[in-house]
Amino acid sequence: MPDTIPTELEAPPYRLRPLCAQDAPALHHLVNDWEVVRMLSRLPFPYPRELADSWIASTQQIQQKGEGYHFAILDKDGTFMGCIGLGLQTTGPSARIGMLGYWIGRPYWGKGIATCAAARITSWALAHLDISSIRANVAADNSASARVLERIGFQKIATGKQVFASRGSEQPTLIFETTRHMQDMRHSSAISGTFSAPKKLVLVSAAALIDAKGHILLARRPEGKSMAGLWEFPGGKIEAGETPEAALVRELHEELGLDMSRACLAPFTFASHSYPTFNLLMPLYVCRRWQGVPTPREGQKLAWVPPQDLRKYPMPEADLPFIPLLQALL
Ligand SMILES: Nc1nc2c([nH]c(=O)n2[C@H]2C[C@H](O)[C@@H](COP(=O)(O)OP(=O)(O)OP(=O)(O)O)O2)c(=O)[nH]1
Ligand SMILES: [Mg+2]
Repeated sequence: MPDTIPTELEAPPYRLRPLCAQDAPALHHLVNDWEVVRMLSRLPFPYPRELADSWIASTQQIQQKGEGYHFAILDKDGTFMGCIGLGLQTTGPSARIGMLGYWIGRPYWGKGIATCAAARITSWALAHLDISSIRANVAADNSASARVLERIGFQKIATGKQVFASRGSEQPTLIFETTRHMQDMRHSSAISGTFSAPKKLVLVSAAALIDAKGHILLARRPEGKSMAGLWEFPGGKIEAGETPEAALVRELHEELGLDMSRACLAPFTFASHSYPTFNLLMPLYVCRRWQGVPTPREGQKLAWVPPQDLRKYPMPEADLPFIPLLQALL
């Protein structure tokens, strides 16, 4: 579930807001157009007016259940221009992916509206929903839509086939995907500037675990996470209502199977760092007493590192100021 159900997402110069019953006439007017409907797999043509009402009502139920989020795409004066939605699909015991779909009314084509809205939903969904990848199926002859996805960092991963209700036949499709990692990479590169959203503050609690030899435990971030492959101080994001100490006790248990008391965490320093897509505020605690043997529970690699060797391990940028401070401590 997201932190909060969005009431509205800014996608300057446009706005995205959950569909409401009042959108039905404008939605029907724009979608009941062969050039629009023929690219959408589930919609019939002609598109009956009542279907607009029942579709909008169903999106509200889907959103309440946390199974998907559907938005009207509005101009700055509130004009309805199209729809965009993200459905959540379960792919494994605890794995879910987002399925992205959108359409723009014909009078509004060629203005980059779909690109803008799809970029906004993608960044919102990866930041707020419990998913690490988003897919989109596109009719093979929908080159405009394929270009939208490529522009915002999706890659074609497969071809498929799907029945298109509008065309009354099975059509070849292209399957596109993006992951949090691909979006991280894209946002870190210079070309990302055009779609940058306001940065959010991410609170993370981390620990320098120090053993009897004065070595420090580093963990290598596993594939699939942002900054995969970099060596970090174990820890993680502080959840709503948690203290930094409670978050760290929880994270060290979840990630390493360790048990410790909050009293064993000594505040040491903090990192305040602006990443391309978020601002990080991260207290670092020093800890010398715990129960258990650190065991990687999330596929991460572990290393006990003598302080003088810390620079040999590539770390997230935010951590670099910790190195001289830890070397001075030890
Ligand atoms: N734990 C940790 N995170 C760091 C360090 N340096 C640094 O920039 N970060 C960033 C990486 C991430 O953007 C964020 C922490 O995220 P995380 O992936 O550890 O969060 P988490 O354990 O809660 O994992 P998840 O549930 O979000 O997958 O802080 C560090 O030394 N330790
Ligand atoms: Mg973590």
